[in-house]
Amino acid sequence: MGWAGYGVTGAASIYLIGMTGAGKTTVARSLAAALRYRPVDVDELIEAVAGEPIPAIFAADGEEGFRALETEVLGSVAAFVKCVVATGGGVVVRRENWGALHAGVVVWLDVPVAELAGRVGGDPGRPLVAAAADKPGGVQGVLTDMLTARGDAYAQADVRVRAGGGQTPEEVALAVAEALLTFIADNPPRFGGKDAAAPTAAKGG
Ligand SMILES: Nc1ncnc2c1ncn2[C@@H]1O[C@H](COP(=O)(O)OP(=O)(O)OP(=O)(O)O)[C@@H](O)[C@H]1O
Ligand SMILES: O=C(O)C1=C[C@@H](O)[C@@H](O)[C@H](O)C1
Ligand SMILES: [Mg+2]
Repeated sequence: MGWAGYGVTGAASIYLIGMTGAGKTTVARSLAAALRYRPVDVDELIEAVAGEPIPAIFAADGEEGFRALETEVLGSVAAFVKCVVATGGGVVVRRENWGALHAGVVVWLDVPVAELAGRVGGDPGRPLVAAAADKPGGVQGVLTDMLTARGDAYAQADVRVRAGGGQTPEEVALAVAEALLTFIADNPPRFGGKDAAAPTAAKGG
């Protein structure tokens, strides 16, 4: 792609947030390759740290146990720069996670529920979706409730990218890169653009 190799965010990492199935993992790989950033997947790191897959963590420690691990892993990721970080769908619910997310620029991949349901319905690897089999509204009902509960949190992202409608992951990655360029042009002080405030020398005492 023509934009490969651009350091679009300076040193800052890019954090992809959004509903389960929105394509965070898939798009992070594509975007990282195109930008020559490092791809990082928080769910994969959690599984590596725990030594077991996510459904087993939920089964052993419940959602609370999983969330605690997620916060820990996310916090350690925040130390790194120039990464494209795919987060888990529920990372936005804990207020303390936002300190780590704001180490970089936060992008919401916003995909309609019907499309999400088609992608992740029946997937045993996503315990909250798998549990939908026993609920009256099924997968669409569970995802709709989830979006209602989390929508305000996703909306706190720096950048929102509508990522449904049959776009390929590569097309979504390009849309993210373009949206980032606009966001950074509009927010130069935060990302070291030409109008950024010069660092002030620390005053000795
Ligand atoms: N743009 C796309 N078009 C069609 N299918 C897609 C697209 N992006 C991802 N997918 C598919 O949807 C499924 C979910 O994608 P992915 O695992 O990247 O979602 P996620 O946001 O990381 O979900 P989670 O929060 O559960 O980790 C995968 O099977 C993936 O191949
Ligand atoms: O939406 C969610 O709460 C989740 C999404 C996945 O990425 C995993 O983090 C896990 O399955 C929970
Ligand atoms: Mg994922």
